[in-house]
This record gives sequence, C-alpha cells and structure tokens, in this order.
Amino acid sequence: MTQSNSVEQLSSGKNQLAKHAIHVHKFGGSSLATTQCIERVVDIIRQNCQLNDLVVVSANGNTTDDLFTVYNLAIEKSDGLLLAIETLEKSQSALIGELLNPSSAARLIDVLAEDIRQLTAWLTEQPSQYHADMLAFGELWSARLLSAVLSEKVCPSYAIDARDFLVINNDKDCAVDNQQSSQKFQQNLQKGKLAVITGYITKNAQGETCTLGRNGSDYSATIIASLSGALNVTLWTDVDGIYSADPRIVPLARKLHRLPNGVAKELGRLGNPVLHAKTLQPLTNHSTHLHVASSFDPEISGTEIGKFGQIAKQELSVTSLNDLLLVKSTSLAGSFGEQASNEFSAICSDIQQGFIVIHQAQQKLVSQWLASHDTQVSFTPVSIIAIVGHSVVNQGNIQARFKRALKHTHVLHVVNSLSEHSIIAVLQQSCTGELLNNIHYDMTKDARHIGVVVSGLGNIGQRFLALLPAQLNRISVLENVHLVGLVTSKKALLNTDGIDVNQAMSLYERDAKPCDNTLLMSWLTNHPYDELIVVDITPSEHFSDLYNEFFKEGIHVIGANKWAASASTHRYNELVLTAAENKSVWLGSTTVGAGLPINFAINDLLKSGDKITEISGIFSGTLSWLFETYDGSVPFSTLLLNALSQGITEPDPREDLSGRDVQRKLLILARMAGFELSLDDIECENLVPESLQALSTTEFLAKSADLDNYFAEQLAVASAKQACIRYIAKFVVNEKGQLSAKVYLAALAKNDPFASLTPGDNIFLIKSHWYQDNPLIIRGPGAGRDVTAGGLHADLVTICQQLAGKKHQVKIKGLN
Ligand SMILES: NC(=O)C1=CN([C@@H]2O[C@H](COP(=O)(O)OP(=O)(O)OC[C@H]3O[C@@H](n4cnc5c(N)ncnc54)[C@H](O)[C@@H]3O)[C@@H](O)[C@H]2O)C=CC1
Ligand SMILES: N[C@@H](CC=O)C(=O)O
Repeated sequence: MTQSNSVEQLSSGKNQLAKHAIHVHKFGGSSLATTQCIERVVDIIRQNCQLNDLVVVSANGNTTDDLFTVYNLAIEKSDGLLLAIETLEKSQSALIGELLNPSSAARLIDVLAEDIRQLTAWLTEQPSQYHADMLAFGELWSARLLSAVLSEKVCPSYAIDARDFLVINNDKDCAVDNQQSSQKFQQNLQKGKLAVITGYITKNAQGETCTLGRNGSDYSATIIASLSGALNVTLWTDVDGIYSADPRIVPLARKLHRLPNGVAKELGRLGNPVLHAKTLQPLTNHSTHLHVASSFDPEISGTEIGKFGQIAKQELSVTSLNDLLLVKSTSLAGSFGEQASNEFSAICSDIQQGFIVIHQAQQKLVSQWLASHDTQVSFTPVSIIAIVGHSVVNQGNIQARFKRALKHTHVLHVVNSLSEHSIIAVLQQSCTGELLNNIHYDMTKDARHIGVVVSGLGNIGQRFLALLPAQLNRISVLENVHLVGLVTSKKALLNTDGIDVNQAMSLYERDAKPCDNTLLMSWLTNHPYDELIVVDITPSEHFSDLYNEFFKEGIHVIGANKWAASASTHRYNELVLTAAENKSVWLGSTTVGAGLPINFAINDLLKSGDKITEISGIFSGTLSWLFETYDGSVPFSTLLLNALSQGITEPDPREDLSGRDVQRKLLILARMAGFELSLDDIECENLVPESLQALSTTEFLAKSADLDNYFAEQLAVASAKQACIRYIAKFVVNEKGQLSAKVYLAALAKNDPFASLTPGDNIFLIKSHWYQDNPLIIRGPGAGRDVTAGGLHADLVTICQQLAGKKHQVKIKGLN
C-alpha cells in the first residue's frame, strides 16, 4: 500500500471503526516488543484508526525493566553499567534499523545516540536525581519509533511527549490537574496527523518528571480519553479480554464480554491482572467505553467496559489476592476505622469488628498511622478470595452459594464491599490455585449466556416467538437464553441487552432498522455471549448463504429453511466440515416432517449399525392435505388457497406443487441416511403447468384456477381405476448399492398404506437390514404452524443441552 493510499484510507474512514468520533488506542509493551509485534500494531492502526484518533504507547517490550536495571547498576556503581547501556542502545537501534528505511533510521539513531549520552551522564553523575527522567526514555523511544514507522507506512504521524501537557499532583495519588492539562493538550495537537503519545510519564506542578506506576500507560490512556472527550478507549494487550478468573490459573475461566463500570473497578481493586482501579478513574463521569483486546488476535472480540443492561449485570467472576495483612485493633472500630480504610484504600474493612485488610507492603505506614492511638494492634498474614458481580451483596442466593462453596475452607471473615459489587472472604492460609478453581466452578458452572437471533418473522417465525416466553420459563436448560435479534428480509432489531420476549413482535415493529447481510454479520461476529444461535425460519437461499460465515464464527444454526441442507454436494459437505471444525451445532429437524421424529429414527438406526435401503412416503403436508381432501366437489385452486391460509404451504405454494420441496426433503433424508447425492440425482415430477411457472407469487395465486382442469383430469383417471392420487417420494438402494430416487404423482389403490392419511399428515416408510419385511413407519402431521414451531423449540432445547456440557478451555496467545 502506498503512503497516499493509506492516508486517504485513514482520512476517508473506509476502515472499520472510522465511524467513532475520537478513539484512544493504547498499546502495551508486549504488543510493541519486537519488529513483528510493531508491524502487527501498524496493521491494527491501519485497520482501525482515523487521523484524529490518539495512540498511546508503553515502552517497547522489557525496556522499562532494562532501564531499572541500568539504574540499579548506576546506584551500585557497578562496572557493568556502560555495557548495559550499550546493550540497551543496541536493542533500540535494531528495532529502528529493521522497521525504517535507511534515511529515517539514520535520523532516529542520531536522536537515540543523543539520548544515550544524556542517560549516561545522568547515571554516572547523580542517578537518584534523574530516576524518573531516565525511565521516561522507554516511552519516548517507543512513541518516536512508532510515529516514524506510521509516517513511512501509513499516514503522517508525530510523537507527543505527555510531559508537554499532562500535569499531575504527585502528592495526591497521581490526580490530574485537568485545567492545565487539557489546555496544554489542545495546544500540542497537530491537524491532519496521527498523534502517538507516551504513556506512563507526566510532570508535576514543579515541572519534574513523574511516572504513573504499574500499568501507568493504561491510566495515561484513560486520562487522555477524558481530556479529548474520546468515546472509546481500546487497551491493546497480550490477552484477548478479561476473564471470570485469572485464566493462567483457572483454565475454565469464561471471557467476560461486557463488564459494567462498577464491576470492572471492583475487579481492578481486587487483583485482576489486566485491569487496575486507577485506569477507570478518569472515566467515572464519562460515557466512554473501554475495550480490552489482543493485539496478537485483533479479530477476536475482547471485553467492553461501560454501561449495560441486565444480561451483562448477571456475570460473576472470582478473584483472589495473597500477601495481605489483617490489621485488628479496637481503635479500628467506628469512624477511625473508616478513616483508616479510606486512607490506605483497604481491600476490605469491618468497623463493627475493628479490622481492615491491607497489602503487606503497607504495614509500616499503617503502624505509624496507628501509633498515635496507643491501642494494641495485631497484624496477621491473610489472603482473600472474592466473588465479584453487579450488586452481588444484595443477592442472597449468591451470598449463600459462596458460603456453601467455601464450607471446607477456613474463613476468618466474610465482608461485603462498600461498592456492593463484591463479597470478600478473608482466609488465614494463602488462596491456592485449587481453591480458586473450585470456587470458580461452583459459582459459574451454569453461567453460560446464550443469545438467540430469530431470522424470519412470518407464518412460522411468529408462532415460534409466541411460544418462546413459556418455553424460557419452564425449561431449566433455557435459563440463560436471551432473545437478542429479530431479522427479516428488510429490517432487523438487534439488542445486546436482550429483547423482551413478551413484546418481541411489537418491539420489532417499533424499533427495527434497515439491515443488510454485511451489517448483520458484523453485529453477529461481535456478539457478547458465550454462545449464539441463529434460528433460520426464512425460506431464503440468500440467507442460507450465510451459514458458512456463521459456522466460521462458532455460531450455531437451527434451520427450518431447507436450502442449506439440500445445497449442492460440494456446498453441503463444506458446511458440515466448517461446522465441525468450529464446534458449531447445526440442527434442522423441522426441514423434513416438521416436528416428527424422522431424523431421530434414522440417526438411531445408523448409530446402532443398521443400514437403510429404502425411504419412501408422503413428505409434503401441503400435498397430503390437498390430495386427501380433493374429491372434485371443490375446485383444486380453492383448496390450495385454503392450505396457504392454514400455514402449511411454502410461502410460494409452487415450491410444493412443483415437487421441489419434496425433492429437497428426500435429499435431506438420503444425506441423513449416509448417502452422497444431489438434487439432480432425484427425478422430479413438476405439477405446475409451464404457463404458471414464471409468474410472481401474487400473479400465480391470482391465476391458480388454471390448475383446476389438470387436477380434475388426474382425479378422474385415477377414480376410474378405483385409485386415488398421491404425491410420493422414494429412494431405494439396490443390492449392488446403486441408489435411485424420485418424487412423483402416483395413482394408488385405495387400500395402499399411503392412501388414507389424515389430511396434512406425512408418512415415512423406512426399510433397513433390520426392518426388511415389516418396515418402520412414522406418521403424523408434517406441516403447520404449531408442529413446526414446536419442532424448532425442540431443536433449541437440544442445542442448549449440548452446550451445557461443553467446556471451553481458555486459549490465550502468550499464555498457553
Ligand atoms: N409451513 C410449514 O409447515 C413449514 C415451513 N418450514 C419452513 O419455514 C420457513 C418459513 O416459512 P414461513 O414462515 O411459512 O414463511 P413466511 O413467508 O411466512 O415468512 C418468511 C419470513 O422470512 C423473512 N425473510 C425472507 N428472506 C429473508 C432474508 N433473506 N433474510 C432475512 N429474513 C428473510 C421474511 O421477511 C419473513 O419474515 C420456510 O423455509 C419453510 O420451508 C419448515 C417446515 C414446515
Ligand atoms: N410446505 C411444506 C411445509 C413444511 O416443510 C409441507 O407442506 O410439507
């Protein structure tokens, strides 16, 4: 890509996220560690940024640690100092040389050499005076390098040293001086160029360099978001989101796709390795959403932190902290305890019982603070394990479950946090990985959230929705199933916070927006649920073309739509394979026989080693109803319109009369029975006269009386032979294993088993090695709103049962 193209692309907003006003992207050290990592970051910026976005960077890889090392060598006056500085310079020069063209590289290497001279002077003269200044080089080099690479490869870019605008009060826990900072920030911005800003470093009111502590660059990013009014901040890191427990210790931890602000803050406070409470501070009064995403896997949706509805509020996580102290003293009861708790940001406290829990590192400070009250103080080493979730302290069932889960653990105290988003158990012993895994399992084992998107809100779709509220209420495996999307050919209502199932259709009518497949796919691929099921109740081939994309995304499909299951052999095999590879479940029991258990019967025979040799019968509810009812007294076309209004026909009844619908069903059954064939292998007798074949559905229905003579004749010929007319489907495998298949209108003797069915019934006759002479017969209503919607619900329950047993072991690049 040429530079001018890239600039054009970034400025014209053709990239994915260009719709957002300002977006802050922060890249952590691991994301910028090597040439390859930086190239990946450049790609992310190319795909996701626009020119007025802001990029915040940490130092490359371990540069900050290396700077700490050279500092310590300087303090120790070690002989190894100069060599360590030289190594540091070499690693920076290598990155520069590998990423930039020779002339830009030479320029940057000169600037680096100047910095190294300065660094060496500081470290050899008065290291302790320049501690923060020399640490600042890490972020400075990183910002300079990235902006130079961007300028060369993507768009005009410049580096900003955050010390030129960000002023903090370092006496007050790094609180930002907003007024000064925001004014200076605006002055530092350049139009038409992408800013790359140093994280981690700031200045205080005296103009001295300060650092923001552990994960300080994340804090810088949210401060910069607050100064710039950005709507989104993405923390690009080496993990792909925030999990319900530390995934390095708990392999079954679930990714939390959406975290309410308060819960995220509590998680940060209680030891989440990705989030830090300070990071969220600048966003407290803003509607800015924070995302955590992996720069190693940018396509995977990470975790979003912001304001959400009920579904996101149900998520629970488990976190733990070791190396803590339980500080007990009578003087910690009452308001003094409260003061102490605030002063030391205690992990938890109980001012009735007179204790606070603090980090071990705080012991000296706390002792000094308490010394003024010369009461007895005890310090006991403790750990905590906490359950964190929106307003958990107000949920008696969660309290009770947590206490039950801890029943074999020696617990000193159980404390509700002031935020109400955590219940904290204080333990005398360290919190082990085993305990964390056990508690996590007990608290989250049935916390899988399943989103359901219903596509097709016609005859069957509406009945499916009408049955949904009662199903969700009475079937326990559907407990965490949420209706999140309603889609038709024109519009869609998609809501990650869920759609009220009791008002689904009216909400759709009121709120649905125009939507095409691209928009739909982008929403579906970024869904925040553990599992997503698309229920396809459309008659559309176009919609069935999306199945492969669904499967690639791990989305499950329940189809009443027959197109995909009866697609060409190549396409069908591809779908089956993609679904299997991505562990997507694809069910379509209503595609044949509506709710009848024909698929179960065939599967059971095959599973138990039987071989099917013939399947025949009447597979069309429409044609069954028509031919069972038609006796010549009422014109055939009148009956056809009647069947259409009962909801048993296809949306276009010519799909039934042409035999195509039956042909598809026969193909689906043959595939189910283990045979490889395509529609063309099935001979099909079309009952629609040529003159009616090319019309629109409306025109066809208006001219349906043109069918009457043909069917009257067929009936008369059959009646003359004491026979009746029925539309039959049949495939037979001969002794050589050759298969023949056809769907056709037949004149049957009136005592034929296919001749006298209840109108609308299907009949399936199966011959196999075990059912040779006396075939297996399944018979019952094979079409209609209730049985089909019921069959779709049965598929929904089956999928949810299968998913309940599915265990996701976390796979994170860089971790396992
Ligand atoms: N009627 C029955 O007894 C049975 C029907 N089925 C199947 O159920 C499906 C639905 O049938 P009906 O409800 O009668 O159809 P319908 O015509 O009443 O409703 C179809 C719905 O699908 C939507 N749709 C069409 N194309 C779409 C697209 N590309 N994207 C999104 N939505 C789209 C339409 O907007 C409409 O809401 C068909 O595939 C049919 O074969 C399956 C078993 C039995
Ligand atoms: N039109 C179909 C409906 C179900 O697939 C039928 O009549 O069987």
